[in-house]
Amino acid sequence: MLELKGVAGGYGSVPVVKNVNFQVNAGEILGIIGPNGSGKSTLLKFIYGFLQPEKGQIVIDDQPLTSYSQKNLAKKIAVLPQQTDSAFSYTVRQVVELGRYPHQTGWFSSNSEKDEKVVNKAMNDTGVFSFADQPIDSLSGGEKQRVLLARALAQEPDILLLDEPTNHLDISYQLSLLDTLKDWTNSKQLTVIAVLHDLNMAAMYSHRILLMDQGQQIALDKPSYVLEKTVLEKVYDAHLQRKEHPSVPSPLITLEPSDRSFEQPSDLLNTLTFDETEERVCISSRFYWKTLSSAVIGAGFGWHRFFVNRHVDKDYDCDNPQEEYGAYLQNISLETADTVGMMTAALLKDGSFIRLKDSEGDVLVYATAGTSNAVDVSKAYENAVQSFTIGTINIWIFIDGKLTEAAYAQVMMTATEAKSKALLDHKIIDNHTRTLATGTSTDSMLVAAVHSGKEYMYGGTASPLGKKIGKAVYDAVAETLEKYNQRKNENEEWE
Ligand SMILES: Nc1ncnc2c1ncn2[C@@H]1O[C@H](COP(=O)(O)OP(=O)(O)OP(=O)(O)O)[C@@H](O)[C@H]1O
Repeated sequence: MLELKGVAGGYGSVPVVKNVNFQVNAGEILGIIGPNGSGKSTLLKFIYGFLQPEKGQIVIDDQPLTSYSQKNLAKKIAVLPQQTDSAFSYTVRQVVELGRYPHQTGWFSSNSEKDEKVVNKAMNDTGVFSFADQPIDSLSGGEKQRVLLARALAQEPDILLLDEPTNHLDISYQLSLLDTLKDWTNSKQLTVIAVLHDLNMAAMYSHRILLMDQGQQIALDKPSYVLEKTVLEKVYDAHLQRKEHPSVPSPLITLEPSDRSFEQPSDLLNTLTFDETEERVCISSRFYWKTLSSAVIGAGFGWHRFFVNRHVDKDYDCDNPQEEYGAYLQNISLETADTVGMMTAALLKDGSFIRLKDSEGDVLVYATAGTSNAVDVSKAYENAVQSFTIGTINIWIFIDGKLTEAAYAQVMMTATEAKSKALLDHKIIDNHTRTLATGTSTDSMLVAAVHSGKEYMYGGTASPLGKKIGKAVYDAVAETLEKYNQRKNENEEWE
């Protein structure tokens, strides 16, 4: 429906836009991204006929743009420009009514019933109806932006061009504006071309993204193909990371400061402090560790500097352990957001610390083990009723170094295998199946690494890091099981 063929041009003799080619279909949202001065606004100006390209052609519904009268073009295309200062103090309603101009005939034609209906709907959709009779000058930047969007919508265009539409909007209105646009592309087959600076908004809402740099079209494709780390770092001259959005299938770009003043000292394991009581083991650090865990508090990936293994009674039962544990941490003056918190019914004095340090690396493993809920994973499906009491083997792995996400996953795998081997060697039995157990039903694990120093790509058993973790976890779990068994044999108090 809209096509640009070899479009180039700018202001005077300098070509600001160079050879842009694309086609946008009805109902599509095309996001345009690129650094300041890359020609995004100039490109929009070509599309709404404000500037003439020096080369190439713009075609709308099979007709060259140049063949449209201004009024007919305004029925096709509406624009929400970057900056707009109105010279006159119109009311909000009057501004929105201006959008009906292309649909009216004669200079002084009054608004028809349809005009009024469309204007009211546009004001409703953009949330400005309540200011209808206020002068536009009396509104905030974000409110003005929404009035101008209402005016563009009142035009009932086929194509809506937006230049940084979310500029003055708070996050709620950014989302609501883009949600509304998406909705209109579905329900009215509206085509949207939007210049967006926020790469994540562009990724979430655009069907395709056009990346511009120095007037050139660098890429045009689905967000997940265009938003590549190396390309973006080069174009924007910035450090960034590409992740995946946690809840929608779209890339997530996060920025990194170029000043690395938060770098940590070497020998980080030596800076950990240990506080052990019967009730809890707390490891603290002055520095934040990047953690991956299945803990009650701080599960998933996060940044933490307090690590708490809390002893609870064997019949601990709570509907909302996160809330209960949060209150517990508050009581001992620890911030939940800074803490990884696990629970165990095992006696903490049976816990085991193993540190392996050599020229290849430095890791510390801490383990506690209660095995009353021991499970043979290959037969767990046979137990209709699974036990969720706090039996639990808790394993913490601290690594002095920087891990890739793949390495975090591999370290978890290596450590799980090492734990299972320790249980097999100690002939721990699943009480339901009477077969050898591979873990317990509520085991938890933490992998904590720093964000400086030695970089580990891998953590599997083929890697030096994996070998070290395999041994340290095996030894730590074995040692804690032996302490537990010893007391059990001595008929002391045990879990
Ligand atoms: N009216 C103008 N006269 C002369 N040069 C202009 C004019 N408007 C823009 N330019 C120049 O054209 C180039 C591209 O500007 P444009 O506004 O299209 O970039 P942009 O990608 O939209 O930038 P931004 O992200 O900062 O809005 C810049 O070098 C700018 O200085």
